[in-house]
Amino acid sequence: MKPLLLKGVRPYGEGEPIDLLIRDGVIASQNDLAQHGDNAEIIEGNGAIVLPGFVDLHTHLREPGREDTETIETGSRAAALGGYTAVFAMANTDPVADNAVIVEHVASRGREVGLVDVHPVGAVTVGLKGEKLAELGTMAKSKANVRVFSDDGLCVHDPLIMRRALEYSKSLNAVIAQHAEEPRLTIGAQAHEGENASRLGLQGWPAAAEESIVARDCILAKQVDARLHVCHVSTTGTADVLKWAKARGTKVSAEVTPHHLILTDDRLSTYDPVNKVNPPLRTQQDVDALRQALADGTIDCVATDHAPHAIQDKDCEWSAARPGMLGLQTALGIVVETMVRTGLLDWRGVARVMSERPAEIAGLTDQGRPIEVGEPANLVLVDPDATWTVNGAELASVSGNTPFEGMELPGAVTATILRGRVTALRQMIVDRRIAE
Ligand SMILES: NC(=O)N[C@@H](CC(=O)O)C(=O)O
Ligand SMILES: [Zn+2]
Ligand SMILES: [Zn+2]
Repeated sequence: MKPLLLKGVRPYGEGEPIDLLIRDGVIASQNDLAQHGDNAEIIEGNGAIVLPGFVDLHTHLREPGREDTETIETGSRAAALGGYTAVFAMANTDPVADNAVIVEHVASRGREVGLVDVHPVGAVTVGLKGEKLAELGTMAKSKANVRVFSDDGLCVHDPLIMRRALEYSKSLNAVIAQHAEEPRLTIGAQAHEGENASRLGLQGWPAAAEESIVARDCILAKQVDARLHVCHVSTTGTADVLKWAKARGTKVSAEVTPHHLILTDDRLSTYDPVNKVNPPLRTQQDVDALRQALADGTIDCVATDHAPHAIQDKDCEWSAARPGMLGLQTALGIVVETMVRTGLLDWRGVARVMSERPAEIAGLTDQGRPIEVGEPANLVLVDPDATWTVNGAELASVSGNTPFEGMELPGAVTATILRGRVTALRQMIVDRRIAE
């Protein structure tokens, strides 16, 4: 592979533009730059910001089972275009990723596509049924090397099963990622329990259904001294519980989705199911609290919860529609809009919440690394001044269910680099099979 020269780029958006040489998949020294800079392939940075490649702890790739809505290949393309160099593929596929065969298949298909590191998440319970623990150890020891387990889509609601899962995960040096939703409190739920749901006649999904599970799980995790990760935090109260749990030394981490950082249940008045998601869009007060919690570290990171759905599962009446929305290609724009433009995060902060913390939480040693000589070249180039308009039909996903249709977003990914190889360049996918 030819060396790659990033000309005129600004690590973390700081200081004057510099030239960065990448050789053999790692960031090379000034010496190497002098020696090999001349025969390198060049990307003109024009002052672009360079950050560690983004890591998404929460992606639904839908393969196996629903390849009509997304595949490992199309999801990988969306990820590369969104600036991601690693994604965690949730286990709620069909069949469920609750055994070594499935997780190894997902990992190997991800490697074959080669556009982003695809790490399978293993299910916590057999068939996501919440009754019997899946073989966490076998998945951990498999070639897929699973270190994140989740029944996402469903909550591990039985406290005894949750406690056992936490105990096992501790011995495997893994983390349990919980979809916090007390099922008894959300039977038939369609929207955030509040004024809008009442007015529109939609069954409510109370904040307490999330907060009570997060509180319970934090207490369990503390008791067994295991690591808990809270998926898609959506309420002010959850942020309060996390603050309390962290203060007493609980090994808990948490993520927030881009959509919960910007959208509210005011969107529901159109009855357009593109806005239906689990947990539901909440209030402006929650949005503000989530932004603050992300800025101050109470919430560790941003995760997309990229959830592609078929037209027939979205273009239907509200109650019949499936919850979930696309996220991989719009995440950066939403983070820039809600966190950078508001002054809540600088670019170092963006690197922290979109790359460094998620890599640490999942135990990845080759992602979310500092931009320094000798480090693996998993990088993203961002043009902070560019804007673009979201068009669902143009996104790389098979599905087009984006709630950001027609929105102008700030900040564009100009290049994504995985171990020194360009995977996306100015909105174009760079396919390894063509590039090499
Ligand atoms: N977020 C969603 O609304 N849907 C997700 C499941 C989940 O993340 O809970 C899906 O798989 O479609
Ligand atoms: Zn979920
Ligand atoms: Zn999810």
